[in-house]
Amino acid sequence: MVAPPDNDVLWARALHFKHRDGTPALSGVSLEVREGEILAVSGPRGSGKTTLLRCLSGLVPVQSGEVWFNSVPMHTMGTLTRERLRRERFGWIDPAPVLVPELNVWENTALPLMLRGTGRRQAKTAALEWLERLDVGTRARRRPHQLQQAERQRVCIARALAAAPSVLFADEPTAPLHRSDRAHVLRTLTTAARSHGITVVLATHDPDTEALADRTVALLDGRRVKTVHLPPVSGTATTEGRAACSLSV
Ligand SMILES: Nc1ncnc2c1ncn2[C@@H]1O[C@H](COP(=O)(O)OP(=O)(O)OP(=O)(O)O)[C@@H](O)[C@H]1O
Repeated sequence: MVAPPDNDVLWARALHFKHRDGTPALSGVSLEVREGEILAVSGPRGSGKTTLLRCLSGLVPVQSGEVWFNSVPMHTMGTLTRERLRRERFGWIDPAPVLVPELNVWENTALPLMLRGTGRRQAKTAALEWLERLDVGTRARRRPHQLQQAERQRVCIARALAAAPSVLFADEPTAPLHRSDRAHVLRTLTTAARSHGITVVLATHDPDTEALADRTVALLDGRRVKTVHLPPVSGTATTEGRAACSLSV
């Protein structure tokens, strides 16, 4: 086992993943994420973006290959150690908002901090600050069901940032937002991440989202590819309607 370079916060090698029903989701993906970097993972639906983020974040154990976080091997960790690492160092944003229905908005936002041992008052202050930045400060005392879907997603983003993770994994984080709101919310997320030194790994199939990242890693059918744009050639059955081909890297 060779340790990764020091300046990579995440370092993955030859990741393979198959779902329980045998569906292959990753076939030998390797990548590195530098400290403070905003990395977009792009690709069409079903290309393996979510599965890659789940493996990198320790949400699912690696079946084959290696994942290192700050030069510590995650692929050899037991479940409890991995869960503690995730709780203390990682944040996660799902493509649809997931909140605790019994808690109000600020309590939901403060929850990851309180689970880590931060006092209620300090956690509430941080939660309220981030809710303001995400333009949902006025909803702080409401329950999730009293909010619109797009507002609930803003709360999830505030919750992820309030906990000041080392790495934030965001899986299509602006999917439930109106198109006109997406750029603003994404800019808030990326600006906050940059100013707080949070590394971001962002799954997306939206070119506007990719444009806000420092670098993009493209996936297709569970493999890393580099997309080569070719002019469409009309009139042939095999090339009609295709503007790009992908080369494995
Ligand atoms: N729970 C599951 N059981 C079986 N196959 C799955 C499961 N989840 C995903 N898959 C399959 O694994 C492959 C990779 O899926 P994944 O969700 O990682 O891709 P994705 O790029 O994130 O797609 P999307 O943009 O639709 O979320 C796809 O073929 C998908 O159909």
